[in-house]
Amino acid sequence: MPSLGRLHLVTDTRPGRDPLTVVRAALAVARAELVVQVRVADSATDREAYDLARRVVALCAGYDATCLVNDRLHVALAVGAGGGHVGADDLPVGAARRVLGSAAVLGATARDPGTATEAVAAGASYLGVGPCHPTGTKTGLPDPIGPAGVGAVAAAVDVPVIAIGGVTAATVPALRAAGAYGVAVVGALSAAADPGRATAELLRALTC
Ligand SMILES: Cc1ncc(COP(=O)(O)OP(=O)(O)O)c(N)n1
Ligand SMILES: Cc1ncsc1CCOP(=O)(O)O
Ligand SMILES: [Mg+2]
Repeated sequence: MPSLGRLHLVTDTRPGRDPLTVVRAALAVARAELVVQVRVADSATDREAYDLARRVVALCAGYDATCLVNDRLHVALAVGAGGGHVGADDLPVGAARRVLGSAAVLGATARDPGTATEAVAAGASYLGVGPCHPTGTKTGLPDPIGPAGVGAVAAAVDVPVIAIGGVTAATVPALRAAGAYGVAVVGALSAAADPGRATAELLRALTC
C-alpha cells in the first residue's frame, strides 16, 4: 500500500461549485502529496459519480496522486481508484475491505476510540475523524470533537488519523499536535479565491 498523502481534498459538488477546477489547481501544487476523495451528493446518480471519478482518476494519474471514492465502492472499482471511504451509513468496514481487496486504501469514519479500534481491526487503513470544528458543508453532524477528540482517537490506533470538519490552515497546527497525521477539507479549498494558494498554505501548515 503506498504511503498516504497528508492533504485530502474532498470534492464539493454542490450547485455553483466547480470540483474539477479545484482538483486541477490543488494537484498542480501538492502533486503526489494530495489525496482526492470523490464525494458526490447522496442524490447524485451512479453515472454522475462515475463520470466525475474517472476524470479525477485521470488527473491524479498525471501526478501519481491517490484518488479515493466516498461511499460508492463499486464506482471506486469501476474507475480504478486507489480505494474508498466509508462511514456509519455505508458498507461496514469489513465488507468494504472484502469489496476493495487487500491492496486498496480504505478509510473509515470514527469519532471515538472504540469505533476507531473496531474499524482498524476490520480493515481500515486510515481513519477520518471529526467533525473537529463547526462546518457548514455537511448537516446533521454531532458536536465538534476538537483537537482533544482527535487526540483520543490517534492515541488508540496505529493507522493515520485524518482530521475533518471546519479545517483551515490556521487550525492544522493544533490538530497535528494532537496526533492527526493529516487533514481532509472541502470548503478550505472549494471556497478559496485561489485554490492553488490555499493548497500551498495547507501543505505548509501540515509540514512545519
Ligand atoms: C476523510 C473523511 N472523513 C470522514 C468522512 C465522512 O464520511 P461519512 O461519515 O460516511 O459521511 P459522508 O462523507 O459519506 O457524508 C469523509 N467523507 N472523509
Ligand atoms: C464530509 C464531512 N464529514 C465530517 S465534516 C465533513 C465536511 C467537511 O467539510 P469542510 O472542510 O468544508 O468543513
Ligand atoms: Mg459515507
